Amino acid sequence: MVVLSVPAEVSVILLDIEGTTTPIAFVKDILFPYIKENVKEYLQTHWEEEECQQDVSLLRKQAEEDSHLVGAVPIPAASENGADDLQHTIQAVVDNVCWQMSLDRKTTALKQLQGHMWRAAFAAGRVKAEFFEDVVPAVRKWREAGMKVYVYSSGSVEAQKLLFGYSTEGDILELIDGHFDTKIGHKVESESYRKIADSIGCSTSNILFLTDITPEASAAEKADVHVAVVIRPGNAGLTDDEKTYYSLITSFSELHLPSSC
Ligand SMILES: CSCCC(=O)C(=O)COP(=O)(O)O
Ligand SMILES: [Mg+2]
Repeated sequence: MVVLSVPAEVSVILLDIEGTTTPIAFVKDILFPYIKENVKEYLQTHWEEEECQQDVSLLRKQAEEDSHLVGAVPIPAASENGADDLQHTIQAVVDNVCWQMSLDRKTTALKQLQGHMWRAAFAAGRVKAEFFEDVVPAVRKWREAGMKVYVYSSGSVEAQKLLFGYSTEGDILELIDGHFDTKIGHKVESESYRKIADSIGCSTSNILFLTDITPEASAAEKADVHVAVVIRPGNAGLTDDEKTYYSLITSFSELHLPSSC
């Protein structure tokens, strides 16, 4: 078995979700279709609620920022001109969400709405999160060895907690010391990793970040974070240069902690 030694200064393991702890297929074939199939009904049912209105405001603000992009879908300001006007606004939100999802955009606005929509599906047992089989045993082992384990995903913190709270392995939320999403910054920006280290109360060099996406690994590395790129079934391929440059693992069991034999 391939073994990757974790540097002695590492005391925090920071995990990406999609393509790292969890198959991309679970996100693309189960979570995302749920949004596309239910977004219109969700908006119609929850429109008057404050949380839904906040989600729509954030999406509208994002739509204004995106107005220069080809294919961008504007969301008109809600007026009080009756039911037809409301249906028109809801349809614009639906179209905007579908447009963003067609590009797999990771905007905070989209991710916030998705997290709120998945809540009902997870709580009702209609969806259970999937983790690669090596993930939970490895995380338990790291924690027994004194490591802290955090998650950093483009999925909202609320969505992350749903995944770990309602999984095929049961409620494993207690295995995670804390969660970060794009509210701290985007995953391809080095500053995000500095802010995460500040928030945890450690140095960036105390963190090992595991991700499937090389631009994320590169941003983390520029902030002095240790990185390993995770190869999983269904992930995008790496170039030969990337394969040579990055430390690669195909299972969390390949990580060897300094104290473990
Ligand atoms: C955390 S929940 C769903 C996954 C998701 O929406 C997503 O964008 C995953 O992004 P990641 O940063 O974990 O690759
Ligand atoms: Mg990922």
